[in-house]
Amino acid sequence: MTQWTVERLNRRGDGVARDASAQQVLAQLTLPGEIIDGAVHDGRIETPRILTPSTDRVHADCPHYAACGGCSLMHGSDAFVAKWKADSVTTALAAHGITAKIGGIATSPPQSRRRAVLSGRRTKRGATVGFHARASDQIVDMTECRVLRPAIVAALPVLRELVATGASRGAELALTVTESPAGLDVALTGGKALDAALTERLGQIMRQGDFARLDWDGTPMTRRSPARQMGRARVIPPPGAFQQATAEGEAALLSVVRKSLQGAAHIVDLFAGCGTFTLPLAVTADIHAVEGLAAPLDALDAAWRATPDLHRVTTEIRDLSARPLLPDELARFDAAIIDPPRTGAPAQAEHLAASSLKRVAWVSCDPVTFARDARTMLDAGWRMGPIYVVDQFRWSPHVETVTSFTRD
Ligand SMILES: C[S@@+](CC[C@H](N)C(=O)[O-])C[C@H]1O[C@@H](n2cnc3c(N)ncnc32)[C@H](O)[C@@H]1O
Repeated sequence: MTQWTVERLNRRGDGVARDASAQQVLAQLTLPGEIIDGAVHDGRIETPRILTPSTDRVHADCPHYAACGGCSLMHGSDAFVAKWKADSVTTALAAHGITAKIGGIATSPPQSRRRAVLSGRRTKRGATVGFHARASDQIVDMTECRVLRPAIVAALPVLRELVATGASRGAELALTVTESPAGLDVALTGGKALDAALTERLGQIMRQGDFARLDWDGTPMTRRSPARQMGRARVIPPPGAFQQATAEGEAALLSVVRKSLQGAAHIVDLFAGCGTFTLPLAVTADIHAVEGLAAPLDALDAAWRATPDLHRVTTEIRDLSARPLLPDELARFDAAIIDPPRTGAPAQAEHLAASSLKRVAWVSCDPVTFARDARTMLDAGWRMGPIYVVDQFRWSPHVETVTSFTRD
C-alpha cells in the first residue's frame, strides 16, 4: 500500500500528505512528520493508519473523538497545538508581507466552554444531540465532552428530551446552550409550533433540567434571569446572543484591550455585542457602543442604566459593513476597540486607518481576514503591537487574536 508523509496541517487541521511521487492527499487526525497509509477517496484518507507516529502525538481522551467534528487537534500535545495556532497567525500575516511578534498564547482549560451551538434530531428511539460529525450532516450523539462546561454535559439527557418532544420528524434543530450563573440558557430554533400542550411539556423539561431560560423559536420562557457580570454591570443577554466562549478567554481579551487603551477618556467600541468590553471599560471612560443588532445593544444599555457610577455609555445600531464610522465621526474619540465577525471589517479598517485616532485595540476571530485588515492599517502608517493568541476553542482549528495599533 502507498505510504504518505504528512508535511503540515492545513487551516482546518487536516494533514497535508505526499507520497514518493509527490502526489498530495488530505488526512484527518494526523500530525506533521507522520508516515501513514490508508484508502484514498476523493483526495482524502478518512481513516489513516499511523505507521510512524509523531513525538507530538498524545492519546485523545474522548470516546467521541474519532467521529465528532467539535475537536480535531486532540491527538496533538498542548505544546504542539499552541505552536500550530501561533504559527497559523504568523503565516496568515506573512501572506500580506507582515512580520508578527507573538506576545503569548492563553489557552482556555478543558471543560471551560460555556456556550456552544449543538444540533438535535428526533429519532425512532428518542433524539440525538451533539456536534456534527466531521465533514458530515450526521449528528454525533454526545454523552461526554472534554471542552464543554460540566453543567452543559450534565444537561445532555434533558436536551435530548427537549428535542424528542419538540422536533418534527426529519427536522434538525439548532440549540444554542449557554451556561449562565442562574442555570442553563437555551435558545432553540427549528422546533414544532408552540401550542398549549407543548408549552406545558416544555415547562416540565425546563424544571427537570433546572434551566434559567428556554427560548423556543423566538418565544422566551424564563424561570430565572440568566444575567451575567460584565465589569460592575449585570447584563441579561438576549436569547442566543453572542458571548465570548470561555470566561478565561474573555478575561485574556479584556486584559489586552484594557492595557492597550489605558488612560483613554472617550472610546468607541465597534461590533460591541452585549458590552463585553464597553461595560468593564465604562468604569474609567465614556464609551460609544456600535453594533448591528438591536437586542444586544438594548441589553447593554439596560445594564449600564442599572449600574451606578459608570461613565457615560451611548449606543448606536448600525451596519458597520454598509455604513462604517467615517474619519470625521471617529474624530471625537481618542481610542477604538474593534471586534468584528469572521469576515473582518475591511470597510471600517479603511476609515480607522485614515482617522485621527492614535490607538486601536483589535480583537479578531479569523487570522486571514485580520491579516488583510492589518495590512490596511500598516499601509496608513500605524504600528502593530505584539499579537496575543487567545485559544477559547481548544482542540479545534479556530484561532482568536488581540493586538493594538498605535501611531504618534
Ligand atoms: C465577534 S462578536 C463581538 C461582540 C462583542 N465585542 C463581544 O466581545 O461580546 C461580533 C459582533 O458584531 C456584530 N456584527 C456582525 N456583523 C455586523 C455588522 N455588519 N455591523 C455591525 N455589527 C455587526 C454581531 O452581532 C456581534 O455582536
